[in-house]
Amino acid sequence: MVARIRYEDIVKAPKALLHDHLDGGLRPATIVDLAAEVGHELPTTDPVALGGWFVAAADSGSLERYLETFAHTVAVMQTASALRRVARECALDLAADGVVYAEVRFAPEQHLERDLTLDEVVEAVLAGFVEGSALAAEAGTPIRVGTLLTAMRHAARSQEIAELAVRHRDHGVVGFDIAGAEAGFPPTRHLDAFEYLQRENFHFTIHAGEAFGLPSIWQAIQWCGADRLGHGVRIVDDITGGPEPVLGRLAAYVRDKRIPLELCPSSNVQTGAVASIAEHPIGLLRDLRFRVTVNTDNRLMSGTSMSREMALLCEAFGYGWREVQWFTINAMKSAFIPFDQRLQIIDEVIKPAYAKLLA
Ligand SMILES: O=c1[nH]cnc2c1ncn2[C@H]1C[C@H](O)[C@@H](CO)O1
Ligand SMILES: [Zn+2]
Repeated sequence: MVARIRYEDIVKAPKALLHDHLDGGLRPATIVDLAAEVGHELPTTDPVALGGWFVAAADSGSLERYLETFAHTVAVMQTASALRRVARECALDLAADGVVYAEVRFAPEQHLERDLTLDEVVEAVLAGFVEGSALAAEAGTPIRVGTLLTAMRHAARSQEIAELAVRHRDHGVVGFDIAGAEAGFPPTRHLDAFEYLQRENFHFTIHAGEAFGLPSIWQAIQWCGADRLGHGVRIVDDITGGPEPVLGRLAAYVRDKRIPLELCPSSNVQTGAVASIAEHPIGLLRDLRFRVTVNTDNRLMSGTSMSREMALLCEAFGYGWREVQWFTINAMKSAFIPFDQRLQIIDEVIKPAYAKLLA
């Protein structure tokens, strides 16, 4: 057991985040403002109560019911100015929490209810991230934000979204993803999109192994060619526990190939994928040296932050700075930006800060 680390020190320590949804991280007060502008009815217009409502409603034990709460965030993200504001605030909030590198994802196809085109949606979000990052640097908390474009797995627009991502690859879009209800919507439905992205030498992650188990992970990796797994927590179903855990062929492949797992502890508890933080397989997966990363998934729906996720793990598993650094470097190594840029953040930002914390 290591000496407990203070929450405010976790906030100050540099962290890297690979799995965070733009439409799952709005400030409650912003939702209230934007809803008033467009006449969208909310469960409550008190920002504090609204924040509580999201956490309680998402705390449902089912991914499908958890996802229903996004109706209220997506509804207020239908204009260029709203998208830009939400992205700007997202960059600022992450930076204030000590996140130095973030990949934030959203599904452009969900923001076409007014009169925006897919390209305009992406341009508004990218502009918001640029603004937010500039303001964060001025505030002394620099952050780099990369964008992932998500296609919804129940819909049929993945090829179009993949092409959109490639079109914006030199302007801040660093990868592609699919999300939404997992059961009944295997990733192989979107094989054309994944094959296209591979031909374009582009990067992608796939939500897999969250609400559904090994077949989904196997398809994501062996059929679709995913670079990373969004969640991937159910890979433990292929590991026999006990004092000497035994890895099945798929688990061994994931570990051997160093395929990053974008684990999201609080989100998993809310959707019922895992019973509690203390029972989260992250402990086992870390002990077995999988390429584990720690993520927020949806800060609004989980009432969380990157620092809070780290703190919960420190509390539950007795982790200290060594483990927080390990998760952070794992995430940075697994980022979709070019290798030299990842290395620069590791060598110039992450390692020097943790060297001080570990001293
Ligand atoms: O954890 C998740 N699993 C599957 N889909 C998700 C998760 N979190 C958010 N989403 C969905 C709802 C959002 O509207 C969409 C794009 O961000 O992605
Ligand atoms: Zn997610």
